[in-house]
Amino acid sequence: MTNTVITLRNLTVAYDRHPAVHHINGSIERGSLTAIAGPNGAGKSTLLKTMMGELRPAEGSVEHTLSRADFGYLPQAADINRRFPITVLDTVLMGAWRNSGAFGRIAKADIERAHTALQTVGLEGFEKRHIGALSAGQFQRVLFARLLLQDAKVILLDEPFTAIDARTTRDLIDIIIGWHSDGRTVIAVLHDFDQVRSYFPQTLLIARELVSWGKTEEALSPANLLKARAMAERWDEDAEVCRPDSPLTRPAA
Ligand SMILES: Nc1ncnc2c1ncn2[C@@H]1O[C@H](COP(=O)(O)OP(=O)(O)OP(=O)(O)O)[C@@H](O)[C@H]1O
Repeated sequence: MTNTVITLRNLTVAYDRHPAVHHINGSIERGSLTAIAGPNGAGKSTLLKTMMGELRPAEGSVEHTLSRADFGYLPQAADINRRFPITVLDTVLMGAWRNSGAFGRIAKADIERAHTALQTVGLEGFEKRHIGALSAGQFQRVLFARLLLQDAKVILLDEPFTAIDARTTRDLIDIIIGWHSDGRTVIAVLHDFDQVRSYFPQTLLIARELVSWGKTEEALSPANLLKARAMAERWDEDAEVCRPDSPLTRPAA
């Protein structure tokens, strides 16, 4: 059995022919806990979405050893429409689609699991509340409950603690640590280097190109952080790097 869940080979991802991530090589080991770190605009979210299969490479490839159903994904809060008229319980139950199918009957066992997941994230009693009537931290707890229900083998989190208070962050970090102890693979885009150093054994430091990838202490060495900052200062947002005949990044089908 291979020990790798995601392999990036010479991966380049572009928007309108402007590459946001260039020529990344490396792999995510099964059961690892990895932070993706780097300056604003470094391509962290782009890389995560491409690992998830939401964006297609302009060049190179992303290889998965598991099926898409084994992946759970938490998008950035800003990418989620909370005006959609749905309750907390139904949002969590969306994590059970693998059991029920998109339009199938929800099993009683899944409803019980959804209640347990809500208890785990500290939201017992919020089941009937509309998601638009939650605080940012409460909503993030709901999304973690959905991931708990989904029971995915690989979990990708895009800035899970942005605009979240210290207590909620601590509770959600405990859930991430629990996933790691269960042998799941977790990859999270993070801004806070203290959190990365405290809880994430592996780090991928990116500044459009790969700066470092490995044990967190080495990946976030002062020299690597300086290099990332220097690379960020040299970015030209309008650089035309891809040839007009190169394949463009487009949403995955
Ligand atoms: N949908 C899009 N269309 C065009 N350009 C995009 C799109 N999404 C991101 N970009 C550009 O790609 C580059 C990388 O963006 P990305 O969001 O991946 O960076 P990031 O490291 O996650 O940034 P941040 O830390 O600010 O969230 C940026 O220059 C951004 O403007």
